[in-house]
Amino acid sequence: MALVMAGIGLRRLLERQMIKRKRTPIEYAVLATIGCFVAAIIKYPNRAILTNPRPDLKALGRDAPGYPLIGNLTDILFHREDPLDFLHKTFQEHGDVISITMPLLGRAIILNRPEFMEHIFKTNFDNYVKGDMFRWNLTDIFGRGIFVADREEWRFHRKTASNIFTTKLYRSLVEGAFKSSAEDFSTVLDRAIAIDKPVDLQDKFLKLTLDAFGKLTFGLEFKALLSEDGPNEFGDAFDFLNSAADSRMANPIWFITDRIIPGRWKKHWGCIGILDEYAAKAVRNRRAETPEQAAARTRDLLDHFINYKSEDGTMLTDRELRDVFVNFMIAGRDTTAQALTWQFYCLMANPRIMNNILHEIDTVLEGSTDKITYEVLMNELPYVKAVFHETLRLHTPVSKNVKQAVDDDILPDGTRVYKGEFIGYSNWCMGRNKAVWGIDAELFVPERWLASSDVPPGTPGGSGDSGLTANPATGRRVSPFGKFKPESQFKFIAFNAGPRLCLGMTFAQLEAMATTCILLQRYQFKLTPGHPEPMVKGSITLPMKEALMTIVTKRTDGPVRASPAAAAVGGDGGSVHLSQREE
Ligand code: HEM
Repeated sequence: MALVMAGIGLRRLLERQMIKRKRTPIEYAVLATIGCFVAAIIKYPNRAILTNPRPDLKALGRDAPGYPLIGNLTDILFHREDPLDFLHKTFQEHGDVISITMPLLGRAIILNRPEFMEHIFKTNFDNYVKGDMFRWNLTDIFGRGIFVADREEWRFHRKTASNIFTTKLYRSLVEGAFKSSAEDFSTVLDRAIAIDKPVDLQDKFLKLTLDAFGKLTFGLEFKALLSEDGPNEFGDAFDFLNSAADSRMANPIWFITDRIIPGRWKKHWGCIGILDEYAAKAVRNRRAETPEQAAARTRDLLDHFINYKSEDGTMLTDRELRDVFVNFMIAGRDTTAQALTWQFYCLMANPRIMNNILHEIDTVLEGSTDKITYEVLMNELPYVKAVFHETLRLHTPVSKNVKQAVDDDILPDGTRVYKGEFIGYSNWCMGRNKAVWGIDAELFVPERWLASSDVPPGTPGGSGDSGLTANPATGRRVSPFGKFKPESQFKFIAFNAGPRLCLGMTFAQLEAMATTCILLQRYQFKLTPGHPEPMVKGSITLPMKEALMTIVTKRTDGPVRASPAAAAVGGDGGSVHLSQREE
């Protein structure tokens, strides 16, 4: 209708003009272009070009749903420095289902409630895929690896990789690799203490997980941690590509802008070249191994993929192995390092919680690293586990995500989704949603992850006591903090949920908890005076924008500290908002 009216108007205008004089072809072309433009504005008055009207959906951020032809492009560009805060405020203002339109990308419906997550992650899992747009944005970095794969391709990656994540592996990781990387970390901290120098914990945790993950899964010795401030070309290339991947999601013409910005395209491909080289090295080393060398070490992720044979006997090519390498390095390195970084920040900013975690570690482990085993980490340190989960609730390393609808669908609240539309969600925003987590959703309260203690308060080992009771089954001292209380996957989506639940969830938890226990047994951590509240840097994961500068000293108070601070189980107990931390 709009097009017809604009056409009639344009024709009348041209007829009137033609009476005066004859127009040149260029003038006709200009007039036709203006006409089409006006018609398009009339047709798409408040949404991106080529999107369908959806009066049933709430708009993003203001009363008008968007601008003509560009929809919400300006909202996204304007908030590219603080997209998570912006989205969080928008949800608070407009409810838990909002919608945006973007030119060339189309419409995204962004959801913020567990029942929606259950629907897209499980109930109608097959209808929500990564999709072609996601792959088009990320294929030069991720190749055809698990993160961009759908359907059969995804099933293959998932099945092959699942084989390595066994309890046997976890036991050996805790006893060996995780403890030995914490020893390297201690060496670095001792050096800093000796010269009285603050440490950037973010940088060190990234190096720790790079070393551990590179060695454990691909047999690569990065030695990034011990080389201290030396060049870290792999880490730098990774960081650059993570940011590039993130900015593409909000920039529908990245393939033009990336080529125009001086030096960017070259740097992009230079970084991809570095990743390719490391992957090739890992594969080359492995192919050159003798059977005796192979037998002398534990089977790792690369072994599973390199030895894989399809039914017709085909094996993976070097290019396919490269994609496995890149996808798993991104999954395993940055996420756990960032979880540890945010966790140490939260502990340093909340002395009451720091005191409680030290109390539990000292009580259960009695100052010994030998007592850190798979079983103890999984079952006997509920407060350490609660601190890790609470960190992920508020500072989830995978903070936002998108899926595409294969077919029309109806969400649990009756909202319609049409084929090709995108579904967005933010783990970061849902972790702060008061309707989901209660009025203290924005506070750091590990106690929300604890069930009441079995031990009545006041008895030895109960909360409020120094915890000297032994568990009759194990002979070990019990934590005074009761039991860890897990949440539903669809409420706590830091690790995704349903069939695509993070494969490294237990791996990450054990690595983070073992590292935390060993470091807190030995050192005291304090933010440097006047340290600002950390900001988030744009990336597909959640790095801090600036370094986490920390003063580290050796612990002098020894194991088994004073009683836990008030409200060990349940309640706020004096937790501070992250922006009002105790100095
Ligand atoms: C705190 C640390 C971690 C967090 C918060 C985390 C979170 C996530 C999330 C949200 C996803 C879904 C991503 C998507 O579909 O786009 C995911 C997938 C995945 N993660 Fe993790 N992850 C962590 C650590 C790890 C580690 C250490 C490994 C490997 C050892 C790992 C391996 C994977 C893999 C292979 C997938 C793809 C699963 C699939 O698509 O079937 N993750 N992770």
